[in-house]
Amino acid sequence: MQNGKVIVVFGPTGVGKTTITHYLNEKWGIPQVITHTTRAPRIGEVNGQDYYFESPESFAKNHYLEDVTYAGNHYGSSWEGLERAWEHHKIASIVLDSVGAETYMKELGDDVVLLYVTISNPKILMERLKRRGDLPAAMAKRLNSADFERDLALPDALKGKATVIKNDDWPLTKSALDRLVEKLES
Ligand SMILES: Nc1ncnc2c1ncn2[C@@H]1O[C@H](COP(=O)(O)OP(=O)(O)OP(=O)(O)O)[C@@H](O)[C@H]1O
Ligand SMILES: Nc1nc2c(ncn2[C@@H]2O[C@H](COP(=O)(O)O)[C@@H](O)[C@H]2O)c(=O)[nH]1
Repeated sequence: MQNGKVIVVFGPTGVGKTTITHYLNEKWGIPQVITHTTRAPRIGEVNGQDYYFESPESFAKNHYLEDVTYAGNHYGSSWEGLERAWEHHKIASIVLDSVGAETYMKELGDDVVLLYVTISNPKILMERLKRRGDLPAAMAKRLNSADFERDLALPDALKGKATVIKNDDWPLTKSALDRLVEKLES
């Protein structure tokens, strides 16, 4: 099958990556690639829709394009997931950490559109996680992790290659996303 494009959305926890992929789907019909994880579902998350939720044993049986450990849990994405999304639309989106974003860049080259999401004041991230309903222990573990620190900055290897969106203000973010998709579709 012919490759399409994949918008790789990455950035620190709570910055709005998932919110962005939901918007891209609702406004533009862009399907999200569903990835696999061993973390427990959050309230409202649905297996097969938000993630494929796995046990450590079932996670290890899959074949991944890339996989990482983030704040103590395993995450991985597959070629099959990407191809399934491209069957529906020539552009797909996926939410990854910055290590995954670098791997996608190496594996897929020009088919990847890197979208780094950031925020002016990282202290607001904790408020967003609280409002999302994250449990205090899980939130503290995540915000104290080296993975969180790393994703607060765009990796040097991706500088100049990624579109950067500051998700401080949702209406402004939506406009920036619309401009990005209009450019990709033209
Ligand atoms: N611009 C914004 N202003 C205020 N709240 C926002 C904004 N964007 C997203 N949010 C809210 O912030 C919370 C975290 O958003 P989201 O789950 O999309 O983040 P994420 O980057 O996917 O996080 P994680 O990496 O932890 O999964 C959600 O409750 C979401 O509704
Ligand atoms: N490299 C990958 N990163 C992934 C994948 N699926 C999700 N993620 C990233 O992990 C963290 C934590 O996610 P959360 O849903 O528990 O908050 C976040 O940065 C995601 O972007 C994947 O398959 N590969």
